[in-house]
Amino acid sequence: MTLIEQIKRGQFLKATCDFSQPFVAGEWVLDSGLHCQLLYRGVLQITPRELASDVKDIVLSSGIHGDETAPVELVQQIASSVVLGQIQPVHRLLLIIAHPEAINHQQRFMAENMNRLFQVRNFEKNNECRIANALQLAINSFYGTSIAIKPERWHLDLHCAIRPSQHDTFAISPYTDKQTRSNKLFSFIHHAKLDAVLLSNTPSPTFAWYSAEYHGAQALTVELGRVGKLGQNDFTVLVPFQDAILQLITDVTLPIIWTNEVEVYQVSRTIVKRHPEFLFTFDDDVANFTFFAEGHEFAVDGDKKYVADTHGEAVVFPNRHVVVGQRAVLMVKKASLIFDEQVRVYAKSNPSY
Ligand SMILES: O=C(O)CCC(=O)N[C@@H](CCC(=O)O)C(=O)O
Ligand SMILES: [Zn+2]
Repeated sequence: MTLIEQIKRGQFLKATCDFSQPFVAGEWVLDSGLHCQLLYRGVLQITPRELASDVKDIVLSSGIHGDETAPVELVQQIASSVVLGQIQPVHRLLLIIAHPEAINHQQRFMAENMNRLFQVRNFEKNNECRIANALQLAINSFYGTSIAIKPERWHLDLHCAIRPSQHDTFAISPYTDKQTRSNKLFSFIHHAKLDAVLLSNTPSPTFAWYSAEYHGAQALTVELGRVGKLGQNDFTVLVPFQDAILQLITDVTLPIIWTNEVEVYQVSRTIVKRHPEFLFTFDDDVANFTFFAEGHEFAVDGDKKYVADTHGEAVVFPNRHVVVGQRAVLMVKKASLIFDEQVRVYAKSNPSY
C-alpha cells in the first residue's frame, strides 16, 4: 500500500515510519472538502475548504526526538480523526512526525540532536540536518501562504522528558523580541492543564524558537510526561491537553483566563558544557525542577564549579552526556506573570519552593 493510501486509512504514523515504501508527495480532498497535502515524509498539511478571515495557522509537531513517543501517538490520533472525518478543523493545520528513522530505532537521535538545528539553515552532513532544513522550508511555506488578514500563527512542538519531573507536563516559551507570549497562548496552557510554564531568557536553536523568531508564532515546546515505548504511554494525564488541542483546531471559544494553578518559572541561566568531563553532583534520576539552595555546588565543568545563585535555583533537563558546546542544563527560578494582552514575567523576590 502506498504511503498516501495508508494515511487515507488513518495510519499517518505507520505510513511515516514505513521505509519499505518510497516517499511520494501527493494531495487529495475529503468528502467534507478538507484538502490534505503530504508534503514530506511525516509532514501533512490540512486546509479547510472555507477559510474565515481570522483563520489560524497551527503547527503541531512531534517526533523531533525519536524516543519521545506520546507526542507522536497524539499527532497520529489527530491526523487519523481528521482524515477519517471524525473531527472538522476550521483552521489550517500542519501535522508533523519529524524523525521516523529515530522513531524506528527508539532513539533520541541518530547522528545529532535535531532540536539544536533550527537557528540557521544547516550544511546537510547527516539526516537530522536534512530533516531540519526540510522542516524549516515547510514552516516558511505554511506560514508564508496564510490567507488571514492578520495572521495568527501557532506552533506547539511536543516532547517528553528523559528524567522524572516534579511537574509531569510543562511548556517552555522560547525567547524572542517578537510578540509571541499572547494571553491566548497562556490561556491555552491553563485550559490544557499543563502543570508549569518556563520562560526562556535567551534565544535557543529549537524548532519552537524557529517559528517564534522567524514567523512571530505563538510557540511553545510542550513536555508531555516521560519518554516511553510506542503503545505503552498512559494518556489519562494528557486528556486535558488533548481536549485543549481539539478545542483549538475546531475553534471552540474558551474564556481567556490565567490562574495560579500553573507554576511559572523563568530561566535564570543556561549552562553550556565546555569540557568532556562535565559532571553533576547529583544522580541521573534526580527530577527536573529539583531545587538547590543558594551556594550549593551542583555541577563541575573542567576546573569550573557551578553553585546555585541568590535565593537558589532549580535544574531542568540536566544532561551530562550532551556534546561539548551544547546546553547541559537550564537553571530556573520561580516567577509570576502579568497576564496582559502580551504576558510578562517578573521575579518573585522571595520564592518559596
Ligand atoms: O528531558 C530532557 O532532557 C530533554 C527533553 C527535550 O527534548 N526537551 C527539549 C526542550 C527544548 C527547549 O528548551 O525549548 C530539548 O531539549 O530539545
Ligand atoms: Zn525532546
